[in-house]
Amino acid sequence: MGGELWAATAVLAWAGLTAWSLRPRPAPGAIAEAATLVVHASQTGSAEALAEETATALSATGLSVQRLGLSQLTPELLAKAERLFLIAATTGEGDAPDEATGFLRRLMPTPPDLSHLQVGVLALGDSSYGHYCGFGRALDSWLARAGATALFDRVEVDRLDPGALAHWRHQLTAVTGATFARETRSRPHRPWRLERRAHLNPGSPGRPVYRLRLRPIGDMPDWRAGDVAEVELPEAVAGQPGQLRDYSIATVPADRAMDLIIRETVRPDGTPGLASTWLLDRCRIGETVPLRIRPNRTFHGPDATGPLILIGNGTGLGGLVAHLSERARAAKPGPAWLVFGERTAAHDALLDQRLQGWLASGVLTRLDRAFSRDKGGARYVQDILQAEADTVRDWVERGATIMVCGSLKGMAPAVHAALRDILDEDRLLDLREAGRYRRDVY
Ligand SMILES: Cc1cc2nc3c(=O)[nH]c(=O)nc-3n(C[C@H](O)[C@H](O)[C@H](O)COP(=O)(O)O)c2cc1C
Repeated sequence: MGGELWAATAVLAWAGLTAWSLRPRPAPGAIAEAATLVVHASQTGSAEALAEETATALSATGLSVQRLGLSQLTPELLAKAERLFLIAATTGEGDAPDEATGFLRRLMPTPPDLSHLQVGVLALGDSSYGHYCGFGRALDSWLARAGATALFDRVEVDRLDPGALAHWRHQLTAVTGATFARETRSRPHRPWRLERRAHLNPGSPGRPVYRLRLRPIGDMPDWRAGDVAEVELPEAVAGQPGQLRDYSIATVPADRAMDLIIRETVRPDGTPGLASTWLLDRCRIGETVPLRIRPNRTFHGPDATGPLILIGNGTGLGGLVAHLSERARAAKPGPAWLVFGERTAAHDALLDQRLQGWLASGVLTRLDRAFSRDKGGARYVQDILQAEADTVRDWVERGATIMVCGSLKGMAPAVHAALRDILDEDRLLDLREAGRYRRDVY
């Protein structure tokens, strides 16, 4: 963040602080219900975790705080609230997270009068994308158009930069007096031992994919299918402390191990990716990997008895098989259909043994794979969906949830377009809003 912006922010923070301290502070308990709203729009859980931290810290000051997802925000709640802290991630290419769909449809087009409301916005993003913090910025201008008063300048956070997050906490402290417990500043990483590393696609025309098996030192922590492992790179590898990399977790705690499916990456300048080089090459078996688990609610599965369509490609298979593993433990798992895409049947049928086992036991009802480099022409997951359009509609009619995991470029937009064709735009929006169309794409 540039010095100029810091300076501007400091002035605004001061203005905000002054405005705040001039307002009569009601005694705790006398505050109107949910005078303070802490609202998140999260795709992979970071914004939600920060909202939880924020709500906890504000509640501890005696404020009456309600934490909710953006789509649960109603004009009535906004009318009654005195202040709003909004924490919003950006996904896709400058898009709103899926959990914001209801808000986008109902409130975004016509801002209500919010001239009574004081607001603070935290925008999470990644500056390597074209539309940096696009959705947080859009919300910020929506609030301004609605007449809301900014308590401080919007705080933008690039790849969860600890300095920018400290700035957000500092602003909150300045305007509310909230304090942040040390442990909430950064949930600690725990050491996990690298137990095994298996090359999953020898001979593939694509870059190597590995399955890493990790075990915690100490107790097995709890997590759910869909959650994310944040690996902290050693300073010696990353050149600076606190560099994190996210990976979908491919197992559930009942598997007694954490598997991550990781592909060797190459940076745009042709040099190997830091994290994948470390995890796939340098880190020796038996060494420890600092890791913490981030709950990723938007990619948790539906009730295990409901039908499930899993769609993905490449390492996205990791995020999908965790759901099958979770269902394998359910008393009566509902039908599950996996549609998976890779390059060649001979070398890229990743985790085939496991998938065949689940087919045999009935955890997986149906498996369709599309290979793009096999003889007979390129075939992709969207082609399977189109060819099976009636089946897709039938599963959705019977209540199926659709979960997509894998490439943001290519696969996710093509799958989205195919589903829109098959189900129509409105139906797909309804599913997205109802949590029956969930995506974890990267
Ligand atoms: C698939 C994907 C697309 C993203 N697109 C953007 C983007 O267009 N602009 C941006 O600033 N950040 C983008 N990001 C970065 C996220 O906003 C950032 O990682 C944020 O911390 C995620 O918060 P969440 O875990 O609450 O979803 C993207 C991240 C992912 C995984």
